[in-house]
Amino acid sequence: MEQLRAAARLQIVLGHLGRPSAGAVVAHPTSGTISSASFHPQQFQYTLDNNVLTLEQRKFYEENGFLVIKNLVPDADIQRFRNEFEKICRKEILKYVECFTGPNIMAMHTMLINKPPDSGKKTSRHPLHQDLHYFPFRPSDLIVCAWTAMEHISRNNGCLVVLPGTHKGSLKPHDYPKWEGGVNKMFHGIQDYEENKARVHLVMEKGDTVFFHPLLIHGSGQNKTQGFRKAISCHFASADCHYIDVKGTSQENIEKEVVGIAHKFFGAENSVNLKDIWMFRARLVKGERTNL
Ligand SMILES: O=C(O)CCC(=O)C(=O)O
Ligand SMILES: [Fe+2]
Repeated sequence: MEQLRAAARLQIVLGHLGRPSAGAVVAHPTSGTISSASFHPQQFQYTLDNNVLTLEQRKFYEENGFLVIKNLVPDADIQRFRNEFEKICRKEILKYVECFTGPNIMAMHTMLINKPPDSGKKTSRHPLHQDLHYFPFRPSDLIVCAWTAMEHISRNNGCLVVLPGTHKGSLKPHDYPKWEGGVNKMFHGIQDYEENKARVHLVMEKGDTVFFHPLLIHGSGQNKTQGFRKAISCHFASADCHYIDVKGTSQENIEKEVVGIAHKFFGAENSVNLKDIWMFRARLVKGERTNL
């Protein structure tokens, strides 16, 4: 954790160094008026040649380090985003989340799931799994997933499939499924579940939301349509949960994989563990950040 923060700090510090100072400039941010002398293309250092910016805009950015583009996002989009944002602020969904987590609520993991049309190799399936496999925090009963359909979702475009009652069991070992067509990175599945246990396919309409326990065994089927099937999911946990060390447990394999990715993409040091990564990602959405 400290290393991640230190690396971020270092980047910020380095970002301020090593570039020549532009000196004092009297500039108007939106008109592009600059007070400096002429530029030659070979002097461009901070902008790239790709025909999007006008010469004036490039010059302005080169000189001042910022550039305002008027009306870049259309009014209608801004209005939509504002409405959504205000809905989030009204915490409409959280009143349900609180029924499972209690009043101190952390958003641990948020996704817009864009399930692609199947390539014909059945790789758009999500193997049966328990989400707790990915989480180094407990108790599991204070964690819940909210999964919202963004369109009509049925067996045709790969709806969720759940094994009712399995939340009463324990966390099972997970690994990559042995699928012939290939597997998706980090999509681990349960290796030995009862094949003949009843499955329920959750057919949902746009806006329907299912809340489910992190031990509930679930997955999703092939997307047999040409469209990208969309859903929003967020895993919430009580801020009163605590982190656990997954070393020596069945979760060790996912820790290794996640830490490996953090190392590759962010250069995080080997001493970073699954807990550090979750602590960094977690966001308080209601109440107090007591633990997580
Ligand atoms: O939306 C899906 O296909 C299932 C997603 C899921 O179970 C997960 O991301 O853990
Ligand atoms: Fe899941």
